[in-house]
Amino acid sequence: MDYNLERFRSAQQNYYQTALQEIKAGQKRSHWMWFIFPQIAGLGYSETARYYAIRDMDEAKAYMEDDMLGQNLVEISEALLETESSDAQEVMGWPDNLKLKSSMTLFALAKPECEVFQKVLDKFFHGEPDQKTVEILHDSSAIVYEQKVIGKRKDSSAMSNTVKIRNLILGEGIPKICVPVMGKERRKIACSARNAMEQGPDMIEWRVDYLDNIEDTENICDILRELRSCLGDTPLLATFRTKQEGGEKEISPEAYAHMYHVILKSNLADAIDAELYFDSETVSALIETAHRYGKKVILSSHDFQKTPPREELVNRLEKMQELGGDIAKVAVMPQSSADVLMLLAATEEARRKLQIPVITMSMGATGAVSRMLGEISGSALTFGMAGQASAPGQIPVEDLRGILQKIHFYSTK
Ligand SMILES: O=C1C[C@@](O)(C(=O)O)C[C@@H](O)[C@@H]1O
Repeated sequence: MDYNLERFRSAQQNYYQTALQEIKAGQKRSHWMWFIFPQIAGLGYSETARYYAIRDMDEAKAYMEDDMLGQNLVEISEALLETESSDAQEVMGWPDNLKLKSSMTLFALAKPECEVFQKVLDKFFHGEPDQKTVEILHDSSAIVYEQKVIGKRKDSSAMSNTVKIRNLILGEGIPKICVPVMGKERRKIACSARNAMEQGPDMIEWRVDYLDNIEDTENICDILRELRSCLGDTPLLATFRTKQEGGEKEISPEAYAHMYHVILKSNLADAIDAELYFDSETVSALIETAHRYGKKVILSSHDFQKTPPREELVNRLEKMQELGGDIAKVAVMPQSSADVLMLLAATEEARRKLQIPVITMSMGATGAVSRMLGEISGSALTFGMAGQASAPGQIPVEDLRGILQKIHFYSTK
């Protein structure tokens, strides 16, 4: 079987020595993770991650049999055993600490007689393997997994366009109602959440970008704990909407990644919103991390000025699915009623073409009707307000619920 190991050999010719020197100096500094510590297919969604993914156990074995690749992996893994720090995040950075764990798990299983890989797991991860890698390898081959996880999305007949978050099923029946809660500080957020919960929403969105100090990660965890106890089993979506897409604050890719990592690690939110057009490496890594934590990702795109053409809207939603999003969302601003109808038509088309749930809305008063028509257009969820709106055109939850129920009643009679 030809596994095209040449892709690793040529990349390593240019980067291996740099990588080794960085590890010897105690810290990874540049970008080479994919082809120096490859991982099994099904974990990474970026183009680069997919290109360098190892297809199955046989490819991992062939990798180890290759003189150059096998020796380099052993050598750099041995260098890891020499680092002073045994904190994987300190040495590799995030999310490469997670990738190191999956790579070492893969090669420890592919070549158990080579003890260095297990030793790296012992030193950095208390000897624990990466569970996702083990699961993937337990299937007869990684290809089967790829077909199950990614490929099946291409086979629309095999999928039902639904996603389950806690006990909520998105993508069937009456569109679900999500209520955003906002506030600059903890007390205001908790108050806003209690108020929202009185309306019996299907989901709560915490708009993290409204928070005064997003660097204070302890505060973020305290707020999440408070929200969790207020929400009971209602799913919690955490969203940082960037200024470019209509949110409250600008944020660097590093801070965005760090904030979401804190949220995912806390295990208190059920899903995160990541913007399709934010830094692509950061977003791919976030999707991967969220999935490792068993959380869902809504990939989103917002245009507060206009409504792009139908084809572009559908393409955007398709791209979100391709990147590994669990749910695809676009919010756009209409300049006319025709724009609203176009958004609805694009939603209907995407709903047919995609294998994940789609959420769309046309904002402002002109677009308000789009927030009620999800059952017809195929939009799985709609944002309703309880008090303060987080975007123009949102309808109070009480009204929204009544309208959604009536539409359901008369369209399924
Ligand atoms: O993405 C969205 C949709 C939204 O912008 C709306 O138009 O309802 C409201 C936001 O809070 C949410 O994150």
